[in-house]
Amino acid sequence: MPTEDIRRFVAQAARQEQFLDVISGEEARARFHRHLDLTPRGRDVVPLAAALGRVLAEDATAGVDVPGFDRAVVDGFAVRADDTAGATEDTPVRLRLNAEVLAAGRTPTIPVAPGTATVIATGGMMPRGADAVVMVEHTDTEETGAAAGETGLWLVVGKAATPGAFVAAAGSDIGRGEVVLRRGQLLTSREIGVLAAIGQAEVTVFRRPRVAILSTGDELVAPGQPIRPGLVYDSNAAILAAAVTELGCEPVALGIAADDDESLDRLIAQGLACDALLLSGGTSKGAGDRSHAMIARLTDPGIVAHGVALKPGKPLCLAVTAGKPVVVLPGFPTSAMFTFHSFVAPVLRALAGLPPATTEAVAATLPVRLGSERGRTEYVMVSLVQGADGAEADGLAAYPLSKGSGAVTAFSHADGFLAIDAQAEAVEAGTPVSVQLLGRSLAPADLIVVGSQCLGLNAVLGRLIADGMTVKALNVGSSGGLAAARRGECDLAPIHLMDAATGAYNTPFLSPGLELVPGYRRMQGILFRPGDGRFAGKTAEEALAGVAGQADCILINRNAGSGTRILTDRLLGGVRPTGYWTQAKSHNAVAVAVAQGRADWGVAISSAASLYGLGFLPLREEHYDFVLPTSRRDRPAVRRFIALLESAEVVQALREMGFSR
Ligand SMILES: Nc1nc2c(c(=O)[nH]1)N[C@H]1C(S)=C(S)[C@@H](COP(=O)(O)OP(=O)(O)OC[C@H]3O[C@@H](n4cnc5c(N)ncnc54)[C@H](O)[C@@H]3O)O[C@H]1N2
Ligand code: MOO
Repeated sequence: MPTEDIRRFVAQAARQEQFLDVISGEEARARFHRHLDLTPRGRDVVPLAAALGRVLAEDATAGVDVPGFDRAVVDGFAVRADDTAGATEDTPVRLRLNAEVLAAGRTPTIPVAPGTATVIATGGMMPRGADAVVMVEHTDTEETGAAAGETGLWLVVGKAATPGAFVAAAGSDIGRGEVVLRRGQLLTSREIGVLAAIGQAEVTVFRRPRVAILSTGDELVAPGQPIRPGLVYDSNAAILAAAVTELGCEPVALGIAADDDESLDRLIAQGLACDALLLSGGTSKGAGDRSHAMIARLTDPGIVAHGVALKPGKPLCLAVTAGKPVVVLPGFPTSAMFTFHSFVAPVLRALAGLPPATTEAVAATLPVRLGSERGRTEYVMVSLVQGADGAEADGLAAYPLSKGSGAVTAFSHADGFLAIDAQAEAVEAGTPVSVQLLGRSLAPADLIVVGSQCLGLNAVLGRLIADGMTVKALNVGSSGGLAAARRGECDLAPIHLMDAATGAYNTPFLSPGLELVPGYRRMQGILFRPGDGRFAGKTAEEALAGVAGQADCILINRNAGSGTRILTDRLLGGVRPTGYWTQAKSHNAVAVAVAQGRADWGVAISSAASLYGLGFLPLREEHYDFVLPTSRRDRPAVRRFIALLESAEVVQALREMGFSR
């Protein structure tokens, strides 16, 4: 790239910070709302069959009673309760049967006179005179000679009926004139059933606001297209389209903006024809820089806020033009989702006619220390697990899902989030916190697994889930899992910790109240690109001896404290090859670095090598076991897990993945 271009890029990036005039979230929201018309965008009349997910624009008032008549709720006989007084199996009462059968849908013609009864089916209309139904199970019939106009049939009633027994009164479900659903109600299958029951074939709903969604960034690739290193799949567009739909709006996908002004101009114009326009990414560079420039041209009033003192969400840009919201969300998926839910969703709800969302918070304890950046209110996604019995704050522990703003999984794994004050530098472990729930109900899982994750473990958990059990698995590494087990926060903590002094795995780390469920072994070895003569065809020892002095043979190391790092250090015995200080946090990260040529070798498990088509020189087996708080041993899901682990099917599946039992 010519120096001139680099100079221009650096200058442009420096300018970015300047146009960010960072304000508080409340101030940004207030400015945004000041210019918006937060009322629904018109109405549609739709057939009931097309009403799912729409928002009711008018109260629905019942024009009929439901049920519309007194009806029997069992198969049996319509009687006068008085006539059955004192009836028992030993002293039954005899009633003359009327010459009529009241199937559902029939209008009765013969009143039930004293001493008589009429056959009636479930759903049948109660005849005049009758005030109760006797179940067929409590009766018998007898036949005598029939007089004129009679059936000659007698009902023998073996049980007394109380007035109103097995009769549903007219209007007992819905009364005529009753408002059954209110304006602003989101229509689900349940509400649609109510509308059908009052005979409504059409419904007046709010017009669905059309929300245009545009992703910007040269690195974005639509899902389904081939990808190469350096590019990412466009996840924001899919997330936003789904989130917009969940809010009763209609997403209009504009795709990924190409980096020329003309097509960007066209797409933005297309977006402005909708009720709202959402862009994501590039509030600073490349095509995004152009999109910001285009948004900056909007008037009436145009941009109202660019930069909020929130994390995630700092580069959020809010604009309004002629009453239409135009928002540029940060590109990082967690930032985009977070700012969408806190700034955009309330506006879309209003445009869609939905009432403000109700939020629910629960008290929990933070099990680990959390550092925070001063100056911005920081929101941290957390996963909640039930702590040890008798623990404080409802016994919930809030595990931070600290994957950073760039993660796409934080939201889907999170139960809620907590806020850290802009002035705080950290929140200490053990601090009580309030967790804002993300809406989903907090169903306790049958099995809570906190620790190191592994493909083999996933396979076992998958079978448990297929058996109908619910599992919550948090990836916090071996040491984090061990600490969680000590605090009694999990059923199982998968760990692979090597004792540096003895080389023994896992057992040395147990403390009173904890036991070890033997897991499986994973072969660790040296990963390299196939065909690399420095490794191919050699033993691990030969390869290590060879690369030790080669400055251009780069190692990708593991993070301090990991079992693999301890193993690597033991192997190197004090030698510090190039790359020693570069640390990857997982087996996969080591494999990717080698596969993409950022490093030439690293130590990881064999399954990572096969996943990325790399060469592998075996070193030694690592033990991957499960720490179990003894108090949780008898929980059904724990027992099932242990049984599964020992089953031939799982042993076979693990072997196929390169693990041994
Ligand atoms: N020097 C500074 N750098 C950054 C700052 C800062 O204050 N100083 N702020 C950081 C913050 S905070 C955020 S958030 C990000 C936001 O950047 P942009 O909104 O300009 O977004 P991009 O640079 O385009 O992308 C960031 C990241 O997200 C990926 N991305 C973008 N769009 C999508 C999409 N549709 N689907 C999936 N992923 C997407 C993109 O590839 C980048 O990896 O900036 C920090 N930098
Ligand atoms: O929005 Mo950014 O997340 O603050 O990283």
